[in-house]
Amino acid sequence: MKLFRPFNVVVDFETGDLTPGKKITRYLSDIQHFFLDKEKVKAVLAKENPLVYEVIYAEVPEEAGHLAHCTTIIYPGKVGNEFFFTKGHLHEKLETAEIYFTLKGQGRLIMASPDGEECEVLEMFPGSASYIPPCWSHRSVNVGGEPLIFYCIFFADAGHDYATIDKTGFPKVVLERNGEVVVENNPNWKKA
Ligand SMILES: O=P(O)(O)OC[C@H]1O[C@](O)(CO)[C@@H](O)[C@@H]1O
Ligand SMILES: [Fe+2]
Repeated sequence: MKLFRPFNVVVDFETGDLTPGKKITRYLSDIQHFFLDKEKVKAVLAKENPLVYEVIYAEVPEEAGHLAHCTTIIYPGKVGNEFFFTKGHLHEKLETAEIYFTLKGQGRLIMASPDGEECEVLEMFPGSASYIPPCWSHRSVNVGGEPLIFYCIFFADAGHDYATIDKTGFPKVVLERNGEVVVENNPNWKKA
């Protein structure tokens, strides 16, 4: 392996900014098909296309041996009673784990086994270090009124498999009911 030089990035715990970094942005239109209430999605998109989340990556080679890391900022918001979330994925290299360290806000981390038969939901809060074991799909959800900000570390050669989730969805959804955060079965979930 070519000798790679050590480097720092600086993470702003308040804003989630990571510098120097490479930002990707996802809007409601990018993840619209996952939301339960299709009519509400249409109504929101007719007026605006809100920014749902941003990911800012430290630039490391996507090669075995390296650790990729980034911050994720999910903005507060809902479509109907369903909280904003990330697209979610499995890793292409399925047997690779990931850690999410929450810096700010309140969230839920939905994880499922590749066939979706097993599902776990963890709370995310400032100081929580959530372990996503190998083979679990993962989606995070902002359930609070401020941005949910977390720092992620994963294998740089893990890759992202979005196609599976596009077909199956996640087995659980996170909704607001009577001011409470509730986790319910996703009626649109399909077994892989
Ligand atoms: O890749 P998605 O599902 O859009 O969501 C972004 C999430 O994926 C990761 O980029 C890497 O697994 C996380 O750091 C981040 O929270
Ligand atoms: Fe991941």
